[in-house]
Amino acid sequence: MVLKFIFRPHSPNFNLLSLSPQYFPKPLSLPFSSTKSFTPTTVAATSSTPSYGPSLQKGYNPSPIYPNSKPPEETHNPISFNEENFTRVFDLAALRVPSEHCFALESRLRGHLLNWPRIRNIARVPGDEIDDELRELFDDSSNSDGNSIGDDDTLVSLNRRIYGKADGDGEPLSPVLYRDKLSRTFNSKGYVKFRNLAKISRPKKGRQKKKEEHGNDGGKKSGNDKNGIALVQVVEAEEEECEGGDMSGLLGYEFKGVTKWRGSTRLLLLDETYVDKRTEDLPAAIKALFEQYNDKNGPSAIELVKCKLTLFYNYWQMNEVLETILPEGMIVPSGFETIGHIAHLNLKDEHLPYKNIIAKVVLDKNKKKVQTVVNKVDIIQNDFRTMQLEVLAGNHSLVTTVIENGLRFHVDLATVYWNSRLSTERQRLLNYFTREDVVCDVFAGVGPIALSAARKVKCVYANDLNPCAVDYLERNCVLNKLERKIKVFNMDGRRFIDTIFASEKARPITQVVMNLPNDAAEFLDVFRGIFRRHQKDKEHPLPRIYVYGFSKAPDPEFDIHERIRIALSEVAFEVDVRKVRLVAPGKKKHKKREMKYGGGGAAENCSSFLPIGCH
Ligand SMILES: C[S@@+](CC[C@H](N)C(=O)[O-])C[C@H]1O[C@@H](n2cnc3c(N)ncnc32)[C@H](O)[C@@H]1O
Repeated sequence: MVLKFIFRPHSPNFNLLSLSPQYFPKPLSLPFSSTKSFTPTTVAATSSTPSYGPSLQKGYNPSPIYPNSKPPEETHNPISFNEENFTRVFDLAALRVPSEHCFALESRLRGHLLNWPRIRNIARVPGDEIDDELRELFDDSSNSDGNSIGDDDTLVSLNRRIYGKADGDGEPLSPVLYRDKLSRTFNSKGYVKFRNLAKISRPKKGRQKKKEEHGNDGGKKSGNDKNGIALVQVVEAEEEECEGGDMSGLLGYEFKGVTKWRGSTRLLLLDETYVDKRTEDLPAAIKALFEQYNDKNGPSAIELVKCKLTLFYNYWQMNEVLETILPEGMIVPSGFETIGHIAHLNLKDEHLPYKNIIAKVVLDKNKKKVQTVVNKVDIIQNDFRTMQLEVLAGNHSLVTTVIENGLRFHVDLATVYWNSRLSTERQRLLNYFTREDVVCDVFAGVGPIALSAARKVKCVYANDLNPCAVDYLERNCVLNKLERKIKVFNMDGRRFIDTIFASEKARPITQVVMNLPNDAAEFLDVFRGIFRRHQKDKEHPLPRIYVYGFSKAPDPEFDIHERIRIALSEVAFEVDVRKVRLVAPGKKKHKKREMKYGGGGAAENCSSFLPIGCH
């Protein structure tokens, strides 16, 4: 998994949770009136408010932010976190266009459209669709304006279909024939859409109530809604009381307010700067469109409408929400490391009062891949290199599955070491191995190096002192069907090296990996004896050793070199040090490779021998 933890200070701006209520009650003077259900409140905007595009500092919040006129005292308490505070409504202008032309018109007007991230320029609103079969009923060429609901004959015909009367004689059909006829008239999808046909006679009051109940979020299921991120509502359509022209009784509550029947339509959301413009003030490209469509398809084929775009909590990205929550000037944690389903934060002290809210936002905004959010409580300081983690949000399981370089690893972060940041390094290390190699992984953990090596080399001996790590290592071997190529050991690294090199049964080791950066260099002393024995018996080549180490020294290469020299004592060797990565300021992890050494430091030995690698 990718390591990403970026801190960036956010510019001073509006702070939702720490503002006192007097920042919110001022109603926004809307360019056009809104429905009763919206009691908009302004959102404090600052000089850093982006002039274009969606922002939590723009638009207005439709509901009072603190219903009790009291901001939460403990801002870090997740209970006080109210997603509704992040709802923003934006007034916009839109073109209502025939649905069949909407894509062509979208490309034609692209530069004049809203073009906001994650919001489609083409919006759907309730009642914008018409079933083909129904279209035929209303398709009345003799109708002069082409927009009204249709003539009497059309209504009679529709009435017959609804009430099960046969066309022509008007006799009621049998229930079977009636159903059959209905299903032919409205295909299954259409029937669902027009399910309210049966409720045509329901009194208006009930409908009104239901509509109110649905309220603002009732519309979430339609409009430009994608997983509840946004909703488009046409303002005029909602507000017009349409005497006699109300289609909601006929076609369902969604159709309430559709006064003019114009067939299937879509909204093209216009650039936010066009919100107050009248048709004649719009750019020439749009005016030309009106002229073109008015000529061809009658006066109302294209219409300028006012609408509201509501962006919900789900719309905003993690950093946008956090910028709003965290105090002015505080660095916003905008990245994290993921290990399987676990998001691993590394919060600074200043974030700790907000850790639960930060974790909730991380969880909410990464629902697909993150199920648990943890924070590192302390630096790693135990022998098994396990992290002390605090679960801040989501489920409390720290057992997860990581996929790295095509291999699956089961890991329990509470008991074993895992670091996704080393995946590239592990891959690079693999390049030094050939299919003839026999690899010895002294500090194998759950096996990321051992398993990837096992796919390439002849055989791997993998060891770890931590019994839990060894348990997972064995499981991972089976999980990846590599158990035949890996032999697992659970002992101290020094003893393991001694044992494996002394073993008659073990194959001659050609590569040794020592990934315990704090101490691995000091473990090298164990090779002194091995080398002495090798002097007598030169049957097999000495292995190359790859040692990882940290260094805070001004000259890390020299520092590492010295530590190896001290550990190996009289042994001559060649070291190739290379930087792996910066671990933390002042702490570099270095890789020394191709450290060649020979007994007694004699030059001739060197020529004949056998590389032991270090890195
Ligand atoms: C930095 S981790 C590396 C694990 C693995 N190579 C990886 O890349 O994920 C070091 C591992 O060495 C193990 N370890 C620590 N001291 C040890 C010792 N004396 N002998 C053997 N293993 C040890 C720890 O349990 C830990 O799993």
